[in-house]
Amino acid sequence: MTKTADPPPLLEVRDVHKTFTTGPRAVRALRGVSLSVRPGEIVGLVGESGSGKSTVANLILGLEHPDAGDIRYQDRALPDWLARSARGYRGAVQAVFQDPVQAMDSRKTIGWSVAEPLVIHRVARGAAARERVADLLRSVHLDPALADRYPQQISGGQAQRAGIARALALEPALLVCDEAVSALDVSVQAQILNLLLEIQDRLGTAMLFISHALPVVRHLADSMVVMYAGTVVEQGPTEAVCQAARHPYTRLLISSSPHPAPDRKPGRAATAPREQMPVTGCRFAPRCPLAVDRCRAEDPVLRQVGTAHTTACWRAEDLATVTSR
Ligand SMILES: Nc1ncnc2c1ncn2[C@@H]1O[C@H](COP(=O)(O)OP(=O)(O)OP(=O)(O)O)[C@@H](O)[C@H]1O
Repeated sequence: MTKTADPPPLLEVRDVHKTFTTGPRAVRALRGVSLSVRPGEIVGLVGESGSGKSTVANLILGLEHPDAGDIRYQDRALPDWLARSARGYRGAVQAVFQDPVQAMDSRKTIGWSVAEPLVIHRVARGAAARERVADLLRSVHLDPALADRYPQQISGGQAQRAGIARALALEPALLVCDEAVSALDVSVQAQILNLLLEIQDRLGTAMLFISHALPVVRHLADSMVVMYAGTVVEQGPTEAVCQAARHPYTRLLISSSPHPAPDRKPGRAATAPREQMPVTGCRFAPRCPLAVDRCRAEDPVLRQVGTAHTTACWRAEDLATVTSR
């Protein structure tokens, strides 16, 4: 409705496919995934283990390449960015990973790790870099004195803050956060989530926030994308999806989530055995209480069920009569 008023997407993932082949085994990790992130928007990507979330992240970060489909940043294709201005792209799109200690060099100080992108991108060095590191550490509410410590000498929460400071060093427009709070205690998770919200507010940084935990995504994201077995099954504004989910899988994630604290891992408990995955029809059908013959025969396509809210379920209208929370 207000399409013309919306800013163009910063990032677009369009109908992306990815199969991993290891020996005789082929895993279709992504089967036509599309999503977009607008400037300053936090998009949550949620789904259980193995649904393909990290593959989406790795494709966006240029660590893997799609078999088909496009990834576009500022309306320019990713291969073009990587061929002509890889540095510009890597500065603009930064990552925050699950294990910040592993993401940093254990032989180098926190200050060195936070400064590294500045030095590589020739933004600052020497005293200027040290000053910028102190500012960055302050901006994530860390004492600048921590710059002299090593990753293994600080707490998990402090390390993740340092990881975020490092990711912010080049003033990215987009942060790809892959399970960025999953390894942290619940109270620390909440602090990091609030820090990310503060960063969005203060710097206007957009984020693709990946998590298997729906409550975490709900706390943070403006809009959310629900993935199941390599496909997007539902997407839309976060509260519209959470309050009126139209896909039984989204309903399952909501009902198996603790409320409101993001401390359990419902996705992991709900993982489907691979051998049960059907080849045709809806991949969720074997687990779906509402599945009918059509679900087993025909792939559901994403269709609109509300303003900017889409779902890929043949039974979406029947679910509309049952409220979620
Ligand atoms: N490099 C790879 N080689 C082979 N298979 C892979 C590779 N990367 C991912 N896969 C497979 O692709 C599927 C999707 O994996 P992916 O890591 O993207 O899921 P995920 O939703 O991020 O799960 P998790 O939270 O457990 O990482 C899984 O079956 C996984 O085993």
